[in-house]
Amino acid sequence: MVYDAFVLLSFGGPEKPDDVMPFLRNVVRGRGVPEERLAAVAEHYMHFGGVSPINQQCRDLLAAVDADFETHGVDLPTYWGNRNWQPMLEDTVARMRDDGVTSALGLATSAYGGYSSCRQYWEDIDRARAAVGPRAPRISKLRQFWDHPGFVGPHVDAVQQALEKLEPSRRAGTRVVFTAHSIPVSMAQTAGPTGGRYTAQLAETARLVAAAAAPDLPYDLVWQSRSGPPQVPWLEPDVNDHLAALAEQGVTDVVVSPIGFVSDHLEVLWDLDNEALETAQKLGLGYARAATPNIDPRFVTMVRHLVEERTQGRARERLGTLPIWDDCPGGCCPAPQRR
Ligand SMILES: CC1=C(CCC(=O)O)c2cc3nc(cc4[nH]c(cc5[nH]c(cc1n2)c(C)c5CCC(=O)O)c(CCC(=O)O)c4C)C(CCC(=O)O)=C3C
Ligand SMILES: [Fe+2]
Repeated sequence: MVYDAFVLLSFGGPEKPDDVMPFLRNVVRGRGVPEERLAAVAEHYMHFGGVSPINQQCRDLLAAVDADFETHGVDLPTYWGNRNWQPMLEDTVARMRDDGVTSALGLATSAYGGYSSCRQYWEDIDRARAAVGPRAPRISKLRQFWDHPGFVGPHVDAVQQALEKLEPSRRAGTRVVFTAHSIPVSMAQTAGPTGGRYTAQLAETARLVAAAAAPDLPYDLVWQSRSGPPQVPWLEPDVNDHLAALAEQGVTDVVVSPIGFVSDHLEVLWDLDNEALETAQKLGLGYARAATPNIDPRFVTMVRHLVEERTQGRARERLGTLPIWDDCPGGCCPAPQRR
């Protein structure tokens, strides 16, 4: 297969106060998220002036990828389109068509399988191509990268740097707490061709990061940023409840590492740096939050290496053992029931 472009696929976020509600309505269309939850989340965005950092983080990543392609002779123009906010993928795909692109490789800003993290990006591609019509370029999504050294490595260093911010004499009472976005339990059960892929991949990433960053410390994997109606079960425990349980058990300090994410976007800045920090302070726990990859050079190089797996047969680099594939098996990670 010959490819003639690269496209970054992301979530999108508001860039001014007036964007916040229309953005949120795009995110939750048809999903039965209660109005109260939307209002609360709108407040989180307003706390940052109505600007999510995620779009700028995408611009920064794309610029870094572009520069790295240039340095290493990867001759692909780069594009970026979002699921929920401008630049919307539909508009990007139209621009790609106008530029004469016929077949692109796409990288989603999520390392994992599951509906929200993987299948929904395939749906975004299908919807955008259908909107653009017959001459829309084909887009093939690059593989999940949960155990790639270019993703794991930056998380390892970040956990070590966070540990250095804590009081060394209290290391014996320190716990590493990995977090990822909670999803409905039913979505977790149907993630991947045989189910459970999102949680299994996160458990693998947590194991790999912990083993390299702090083999002497115990660690846990917990969940953050729950959405949805209260009667629908989502993955638990929530990070805040978990911190309370740890304090109860005599843990003195925590490093919180959001391995579920590739950049320090709003779910990290609000749900961890604000809410979880406040929880830790109330409990008297020492607290340090580890960074996400953002534009760590190893992460940028990973993007090129994933492209080269598809264009030059570069060998897959990986640290884990779970099954891996380029094109997701049809029918895996089905969409949840619409309301
Ligand atoms: C698995 C997963 C990821 C990680 C994979 C990936 O990155 O793709 C992720 C990322 C993100 N989630 C984000 C924001 C939101 N997610 C929401 C709602 C939801 N997330 C879900 C799952 C995930 N979400 C689900 C199952 C829902 C319920 C509604 C639905 O089924 O769609 C809502 C609605 C309000 C609420 O929180 O209730 C918001 C505002 C932002 C942007 C942050 C910024 O602006 O900087 C990012 C990167
Ligand atoms: Fe989300």
